[in-house]
Amino acid sequence: MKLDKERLLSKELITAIKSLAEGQINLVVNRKGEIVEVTEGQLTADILSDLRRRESNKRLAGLRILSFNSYLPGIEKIDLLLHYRLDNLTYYDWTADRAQVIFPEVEQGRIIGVDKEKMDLDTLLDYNYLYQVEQLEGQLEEVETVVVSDEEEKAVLVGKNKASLKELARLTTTADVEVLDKIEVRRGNIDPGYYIGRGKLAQVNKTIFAVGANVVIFDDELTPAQHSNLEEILEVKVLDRTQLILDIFASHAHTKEGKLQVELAQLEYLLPRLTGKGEELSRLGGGIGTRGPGETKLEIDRRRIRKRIHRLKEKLVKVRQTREVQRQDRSDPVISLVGYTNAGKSTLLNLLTGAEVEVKDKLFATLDSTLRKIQLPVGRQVVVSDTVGFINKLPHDLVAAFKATLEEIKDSDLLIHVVDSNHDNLEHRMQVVYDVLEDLKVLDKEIITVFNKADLVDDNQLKLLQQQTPNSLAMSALTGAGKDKLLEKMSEFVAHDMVKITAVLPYEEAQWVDKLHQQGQVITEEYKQGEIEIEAKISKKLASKLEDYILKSEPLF
Ligand SMILES: Nc1nc2c(ncn2[C@@H]2O[C@H](COP(=O)(O)OP(=O)(O)OP(=O)(O)O)[C@@H](O)[C@H]2O)c(=O)[nH]1
Ligand SMILES: [Mg+2]
Repeated sequence: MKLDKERLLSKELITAIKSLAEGQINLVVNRKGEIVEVTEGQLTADILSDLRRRESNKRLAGLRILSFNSYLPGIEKIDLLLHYRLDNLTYYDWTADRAQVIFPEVEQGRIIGVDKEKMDLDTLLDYNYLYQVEQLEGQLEEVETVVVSDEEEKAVLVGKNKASLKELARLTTTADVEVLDKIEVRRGNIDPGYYIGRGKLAQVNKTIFAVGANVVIFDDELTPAQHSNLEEILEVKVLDRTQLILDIFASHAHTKEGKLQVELAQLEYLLPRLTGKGEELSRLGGGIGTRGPGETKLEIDRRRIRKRIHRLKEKLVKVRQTREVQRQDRSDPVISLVGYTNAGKSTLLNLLTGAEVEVKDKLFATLDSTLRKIQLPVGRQVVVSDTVGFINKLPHDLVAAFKATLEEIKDSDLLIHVVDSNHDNLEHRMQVVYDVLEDLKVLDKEIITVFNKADLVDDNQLKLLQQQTPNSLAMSALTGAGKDKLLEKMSEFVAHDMVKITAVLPYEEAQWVDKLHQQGQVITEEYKQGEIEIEAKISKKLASKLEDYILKSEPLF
């Protein structure tokens, strides 16, 4: 007998078995629905011993077991399934006509256990198990990016610059790792193989031991060689700033796109660090705690990573295409909030739009860009976009991976640069933002600079800042002070391409009235016989679509 290839079981088979067999009977079925093995009595692993299975552990075996029984046993046969990567194991209780189907449970590229499902006869007969297999095999292909570490991580930080080291400490706590000590390395005898000098290295080693740290985090990107040299000598997990940032991104990414982007960046970072080395690098890939392409990466060969990178890129291209379509639909001007992480961009977005974007006194609270529409006082609808914050030494791979998200900035008509004016290092931070904007080739765009957190800074200093920066203002996104000033500036900007029109629309064209309300500001609206006379402030673009009905048009500014 043969089964339909996507079905677990058929009525005919049940009838046949019931008429033939007396005790328990077990069948092995392949993906074509062919019965390739039959045994009687207790189900044991022997049933599979003569059969050829697929070898790859990225696939399931291509075989499943159907066990006809007079009772549903507990799942003591789990091992069988795990060990042989069976597609599934179906127990069919022929006295009660019910079944229990056991599937492998896959997470991050590995079979981690089993899923049991009870089914009545109808469900069972209808069940498309090939679909299930496809899903599971897809998950098996995923590269493992999770390291389950029960250990609490405690770090010693090593860096060459005090301010940057302080920031590294914030990044570290953001990643839920405790900072036990910081070591500042002054310029001196630096051994290129170790990022720092040999003498300093001995000190780092002592400190790790003295404070009981299990991680050392370096404030710059380490070369693969430095990484493995340092691990060899220090004998604890060695991470660098890039990995730390990638790690934080990994735990903060919520949308599908964000996750894809971070995984891509992590793998791109990992790949060159796997070259020609064996077990020595075992700790290298590990991020903090539960994230980061993992410690078990010994199992991950480079080919798989490459394949995965390829897949991720393909998926991102698709996401991008969708974005592109959405973008083309947009007729409203786009205003992007940019700035250093923690400057208050999300707080400002919330203030402007009444949105509820997560605001946290943590670095990189926002990763996924959020778009919100608001109506400016001048009567023009605009889209405001909140984006990922920038940081000093933003990893290159990350910028590359986040291109699609950052594309939003490229597409903007206006940028609002949010600055934390309460920060000692604000000039440097502003420069970092300019550098990233330059990288993205958007520095020629119109920028309004918002000196935020004005509630924390004294007025004279704010005045000074504003004098130094053209097109700037001071405000507090938290208290709302200065909001009107900002709205006015934004209005001024969008008003440049607006006109005041008087139009007469026939009733058949009444749908324009709504549009004018939505996308502009209607000043007067009069319904006459057969037509509507409207006076409104709208964009030139919208005006050009209404051309036929416009009586009068004059620029706003
Ligand atoms: N005192 C004061 N605090 C503010 C102001 N604006 C934002 N904050 C605080 O600054 C912290 C960071 O704010 P967010 O809005 O999350 O900053 P962000 O720029 O979106 O940060 P990322 O998403 O991490 O890049 C939060 O604790 C806010 O409450 C302000 O005007 N005054
Ligand atoms: Mg934010």
